[in-house]
Amino acid sequence: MTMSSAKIECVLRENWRCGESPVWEEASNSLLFVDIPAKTVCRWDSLSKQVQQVTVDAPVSSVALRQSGGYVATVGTKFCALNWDDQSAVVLATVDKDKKNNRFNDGKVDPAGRYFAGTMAEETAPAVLERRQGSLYSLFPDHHVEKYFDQVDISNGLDWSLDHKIFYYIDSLSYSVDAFDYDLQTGKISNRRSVYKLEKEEQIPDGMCIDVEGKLWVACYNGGRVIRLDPETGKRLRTVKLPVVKTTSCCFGGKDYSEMYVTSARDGMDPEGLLQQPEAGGIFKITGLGVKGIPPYPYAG
Ligand SMILES: O=C(O)[C@H](O)[C@@H](O)[C@H](O)[C@H](O)CO
Ligand SMILES: [Zn+2]
Repeated sequence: MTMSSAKIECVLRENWRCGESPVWEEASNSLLFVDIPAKTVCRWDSLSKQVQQVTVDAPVSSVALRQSGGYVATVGTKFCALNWDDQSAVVLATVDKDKKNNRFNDGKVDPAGRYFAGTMAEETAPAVLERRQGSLYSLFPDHHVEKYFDQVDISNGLDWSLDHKIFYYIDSLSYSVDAFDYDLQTGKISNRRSVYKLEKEEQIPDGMCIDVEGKLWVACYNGGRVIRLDPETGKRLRTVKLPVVKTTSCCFGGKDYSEMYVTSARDGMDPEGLLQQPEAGGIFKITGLGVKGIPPYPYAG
């Protein structure tokens, strides 16, 4: 079998501090993403190449589409509704009220419209933080929150299998991609197991997305790559290297979801690293992968 050759292009070089949570919005031909420490949600129009930004009052770690219009985002320890036109964020629910040093990290909406997101202790440096302070939650369409488990180090990438029967999840400092049985009706998860253990040079697993063949793409923080995994065999199928080491997350987008977008970070890099990697913190587009992705699910509440 021959692998199609991928082409990588830095489409946005505004050098975000920690780009994360890329989401394709088909209706506007745009890529949404966040810059966590800058407290900004960004929307890059792929046709005009213009970026719009909304700044919120706390670190914003993920953004998602909302069925009724606008967006939802995880801001600090709050699930918020984001109105792009008047730049307002309305709190829908708050978590971890007893953990003042916590914030949300990665989040994504499930196929039934629930917004899943996990928390972590705030870092003093990348991957340096008080351990086991995080939990995984979801915000249901009626705005109630369910908690799945605690003891999480860095709650990160998540997605669902194409048949909606498996939930894939990454706690970064476990260096593992895990799977749970998923009950789409109730939103319950069970039977946690590991489907892939990262190799040393792959570094820290961060954001993740699924493709139309049911294979997982994981961005490797400090690894400068995205890897494609077969969750059924536990084998890595492909490695695509990027010109920056702090690759944070990935999603499919563009025409028919045939392009992959990868976010990256510059926070935590020393001056020498920044000189060697001028595109650190940029947004990358990968074409020619030969496999497509699926549209993001919108929050149903
Ligand atoms: O974007 C995230 O998921 C975290 O908020 C980041 O800080 C890094 O990815 C983390 O440091 C890697 O372990
Ligand atoms: Zn992440």
